[in-house]
Amino acid sequence: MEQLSINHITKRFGRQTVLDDISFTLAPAKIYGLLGRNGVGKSTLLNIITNRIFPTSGTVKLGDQDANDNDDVLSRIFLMSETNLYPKRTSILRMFDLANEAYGQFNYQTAARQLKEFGLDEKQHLSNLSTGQQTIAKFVLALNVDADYILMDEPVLGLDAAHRDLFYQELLKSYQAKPRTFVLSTHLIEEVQQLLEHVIIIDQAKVVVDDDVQNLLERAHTVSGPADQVDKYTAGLRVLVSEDLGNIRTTYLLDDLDDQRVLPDTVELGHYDLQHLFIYLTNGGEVKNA
Ligand SMILES: Nc1ncnc2c1ncn2[C@@H]1O[C@H](COP(=O)(O)OP(=O)(O)OP(=O)(O)O)[C@@H](O)[C@H]1O
Repeated sequence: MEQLSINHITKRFGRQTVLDDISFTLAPAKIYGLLGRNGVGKSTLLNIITNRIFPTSGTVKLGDQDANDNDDVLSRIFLMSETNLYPKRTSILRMFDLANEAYGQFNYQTAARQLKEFGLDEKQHLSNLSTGQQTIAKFVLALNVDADYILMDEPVLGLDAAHRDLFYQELLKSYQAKPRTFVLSTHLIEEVQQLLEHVIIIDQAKVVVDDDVQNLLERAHTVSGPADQVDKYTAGLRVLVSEDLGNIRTTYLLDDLDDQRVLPDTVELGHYDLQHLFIYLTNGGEVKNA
C-alpha cells in the first residue's frame, strides 16, 4: 500500500483562506485523528482529498499518482460524510450495492451483522431513519467498503453513548481484521484518544500538530507550584497556558523536559490529555486566573 500525501493544499472561498499551504502524509494501516475547531476546514480538506471539491492550489497523491480525476486512485479512498449523496428512496442495501459496484468486494456479511447489532435492517430506507440511524448506516458502509483509506467526517454524529461505544469497538475489530488507514474527524477527542495512533490538528488554516499521539502526550506536562518557582522551572520551554488558583500556578507545557532542570521540592510534575492539549493549542496561550 502506498502513502497518501497532501501537498501544499490551499483553499480559498472568495476572500476567505480556509486552508493555507497544508501538507502532511497518511501512512498505510494507521488510525489518524483530524482535529480542529468548528469551521476550521476539516470537511473541506476531506472533500479535497476525495476530489469532491477542488483546491485553489496543491495536490493529493497516492504514491506518485495524482488523485485529481484519477479513478484508480479515487477507488482506493472512501469518504463517509455528513452530506447525503443518495436519492431519498435509497435503501441501506442499495447503498451497499452501489459501494460494491464502485469499490468491489463489499463485505455484506459483516455489514449485516453490524446493522443487526445497531438495531437496523438493510431494507430500511435512508429517508425514514433518524439522524443517529443514518450515521449508523453510513459508518457500517464505510467499515465494509473495500478501500485502503477510509476518511470519516463526524462518524458518531447523533449517536447515543452506548452506540458510540459500540462503534469504537466495531472500528477496532474491523481494523484488526484488515488493517487499513482510518481518518476520524471528530470533536469527541476524549472518546477517540485511545483509538488514535497519530493526530493532525488544524488551527487558523495551518497544520499545528502532526505527530504520533504517544510522542505528543509524552511532551504534555503540567508543572504546578508557587508561581515564581513554576516560571523559573519552565523558562525557555513551550508553555501553552498557565492557570492560577490563589498563588498556586499550573503551567501546561508541550515540550521535552531536560535533565538539567532542577525540580524544586515545592513544584510537582504531571501529565494532561489530548483533549486539553487541543483546547490549549487552539485557544492561544495566556495566563488565566481560575
Ligand atoms: N462552499 C462554500 N462556500 C463558501 N464557504 C465555505 C464553503 N464550504 C465551506 N465554507 C467555509 O469554510 C470554512 C470551513 O468549513 P468546513 O465545513 O470545512 O469546517 P469544519 O472544520 O469541517 O467545521 P465543523 O467542525 O464545524 O464541521 C467555514 O468557514 C465555512 O463557512
